[in-house]
Amino acid sequence: MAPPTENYFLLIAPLLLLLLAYTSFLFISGKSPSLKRRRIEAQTPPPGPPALPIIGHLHLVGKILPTSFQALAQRHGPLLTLRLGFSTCVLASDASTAKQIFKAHELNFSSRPEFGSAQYSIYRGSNFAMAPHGDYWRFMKKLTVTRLLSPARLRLLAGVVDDERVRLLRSVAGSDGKVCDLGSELTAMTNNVICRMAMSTRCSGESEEAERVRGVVAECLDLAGKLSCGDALGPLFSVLDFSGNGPKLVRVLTEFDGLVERIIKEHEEEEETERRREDLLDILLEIYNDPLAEIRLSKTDIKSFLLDIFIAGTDTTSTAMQWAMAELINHPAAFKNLRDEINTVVGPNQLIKNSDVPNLPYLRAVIHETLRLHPPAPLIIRESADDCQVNSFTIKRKTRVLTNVYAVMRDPQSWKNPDEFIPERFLEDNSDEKIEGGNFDFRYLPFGSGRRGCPGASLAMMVMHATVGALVQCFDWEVEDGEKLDMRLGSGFGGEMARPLLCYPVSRLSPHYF
Ligand code: HEM
Repeated sequence: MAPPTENYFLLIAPLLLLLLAYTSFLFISGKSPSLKRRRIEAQTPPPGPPALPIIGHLHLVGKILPTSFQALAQRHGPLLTLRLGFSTCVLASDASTAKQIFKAHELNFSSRPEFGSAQYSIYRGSNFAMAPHGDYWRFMKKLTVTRLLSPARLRLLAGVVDDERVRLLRSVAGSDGKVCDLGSELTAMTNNVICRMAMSTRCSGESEEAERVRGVVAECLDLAGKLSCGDALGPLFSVLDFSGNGPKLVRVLTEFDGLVERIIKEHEEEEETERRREDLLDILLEIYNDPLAEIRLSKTDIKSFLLDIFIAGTDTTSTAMQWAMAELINHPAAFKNLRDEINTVVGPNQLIKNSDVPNLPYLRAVIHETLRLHPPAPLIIRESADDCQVNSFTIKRKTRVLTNVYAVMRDPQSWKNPDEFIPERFLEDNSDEKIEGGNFDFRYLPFGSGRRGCPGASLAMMVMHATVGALVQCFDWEVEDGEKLDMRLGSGFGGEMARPLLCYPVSRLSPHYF
């Protein structure tokens, strides 16, 4: 793997002087993290590469975190301690270590840590996806799995997915023979699916309010990411926050709060007139009004939950579909196999439906293989509740543990030709059952695992199968000058493509079919 050309060391160089002064102060006042650690640690923590004073391992970390962490693991082992400035984490990078974290010590690793951005969150304490393991998280998870995203609700939502998919196909058909920003089209679609399912409003087209919800959520994500990177620079950096991102985040969250507050009010007024829509907000309001509910939800809890769903559900699903289409366009033989399968099973003159998916093994294999190579959430973050032994090393309580599922799912010990796009590998040995039954013994983890695993996986699969299948069925795809699409991974924590997915659709099915 090539060494990172641009790395965090360069990005933070101007701040090192300040950090030096801060560390000197800690040292003089006897609070040096390394001295303190030496005093309290009798057992051996996971090893790490040689570290520099103050910055620790920051100089070893490139801008693209999953590949950079993968390269470190290849050199130094599957369980590593990394010190990134003032923040320490343990990095797990193979299936057997992941199994220890997600299975053997599952309960111990069932919390997530708080990040630097949390102090600016107006929903602090109401957050679900990043909540510590406890009564509130347990209640919200049960509610999500048994009602909000239950199989019965997904069946009701299938109509919304179909409707938004048809809008997407019509919009793409509008670019027939011209360049199409397929990535933006897919993100608009997933936003609309989540917006309609959550509060019966669309994010593009008719409603300006909903369009703003979409913009605000994107800004929140961006600012929270920047603030959390600031974690590495220590508590002094958080207090000073030179970038002003903290107050910006408060402003954006307050705007989201106002928008959703108005949508809640509309729902409550319609509730009085008994015009029920039965979206997620209706269910949440029903629990809010239930005096016998196990936990009394506040309106802040409801707004925070909706924000979580937007953040966790939109870009992830869109990113996965972008990678799937890019792989298929770059692999004409796989594209043809999929087109032939759809033509045989569905027929040439009707649009693929969700009910066709059980009869389309190659389509399911394409989606599985895409998620293996390009997990939209490549770094899963947990926190230890107590000291525990993993691979004979001690992970202390309250340690942040990152499982690099990108590395796990490209590990040559676990996968043959791990960097190749080979959907056929998921046609062998009842792959679907193996995935459902135990994540291929922790070699396959795109949705995480255990009690903290993704509750939106079935919804995401439903959207991805129906949409990728239809895009292959309805269009041929060309790329500028017959080139291959650029498959580089973008920078940061996420799993997005580095470049926008621009390609040329050529309609082969009359829009009359959709
Ligand atoms: C391809 C699409 C998606 C991928 C790859 C994905 C992946 C993940 C991963 C890796 C986690 C962390 C799991 C762990 O810690 O073990 C997660 C958590 C979560 N996801 Fe997804 N996700 C996707 C779509 C969705 C959708 C559509 C929704 C909801 C509409 C959703 C809602 C959530 C929530 C609420 C959590 C936090 C669960 C908890 O902490 O208990 N995700 N997702």
